[in-house]
Amino acid sequence: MRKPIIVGNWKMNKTIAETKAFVEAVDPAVKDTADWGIATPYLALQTAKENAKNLIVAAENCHFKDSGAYTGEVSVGMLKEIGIEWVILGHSERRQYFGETDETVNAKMLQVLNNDMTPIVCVGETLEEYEAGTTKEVVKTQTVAAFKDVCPKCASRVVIAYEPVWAIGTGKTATNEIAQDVCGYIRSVVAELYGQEVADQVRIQYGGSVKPEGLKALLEQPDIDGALVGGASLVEDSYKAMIAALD
Ligand SMILES: O=C[C@H](O)COP(=O)(O)O
Repeated sequence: MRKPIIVGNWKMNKTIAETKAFVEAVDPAVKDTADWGIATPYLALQTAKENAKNLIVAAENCHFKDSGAYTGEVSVGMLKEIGIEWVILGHSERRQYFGETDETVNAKMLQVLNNDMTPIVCVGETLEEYEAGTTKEVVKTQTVAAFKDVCPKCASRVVIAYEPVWAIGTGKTATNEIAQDVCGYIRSVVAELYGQEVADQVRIQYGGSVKPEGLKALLEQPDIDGALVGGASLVEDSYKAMIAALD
């Protein structure tokens, strides 16, 4: 039985003070119905971590090297120093605006896993790819590339987030049937790589305009184990409504 995992991806939102207020308001409401988390900008991570007793606190990115001349980057060692154990990797916004590639996502996967941290690795097709009917081809290529050289033991603790790019921040949600179809396919890709036992342990999230009212039905899909939530995770009442939805 896979425990659901719902993580709010805050993207470039909230100051340190806003983060503290959010965690103080939401953390006490967290229930054991799922693993609940937030991914915050780097600056707010320490504050979030210090104030969260129940929420997972994740970074939104990291670098794949231990240290060095990489201006503007943050290493996993720096994240671990403040107690961060989770990192989102390969979000479509990083791929689209910051030159993230399947190769750098894979290098970051290896770096995160080798440092006993847990990646939430994002895959998903663009609108053009969706309309061209190449969704499964795209997510397979991204998934296979992300898991290159990842050992089976490490693979089983990876969280995969399927986020169709056309559904992110657009209000257009993939239907539960589409989301299930693609998440089931991603699980079959993991099974091809590592066997069914590992595939059955990997948790797969859906992301893209998820709202509290749709969360329960989404999680009833057999291969959807959680959600990566943008906009709806930023407002305290909306985050609490997601928690209440799974009560
Ligand atoms: O990582 C989260 C996603 O990009 C979804 O964002 P959204 O819920 O605002 O569509």
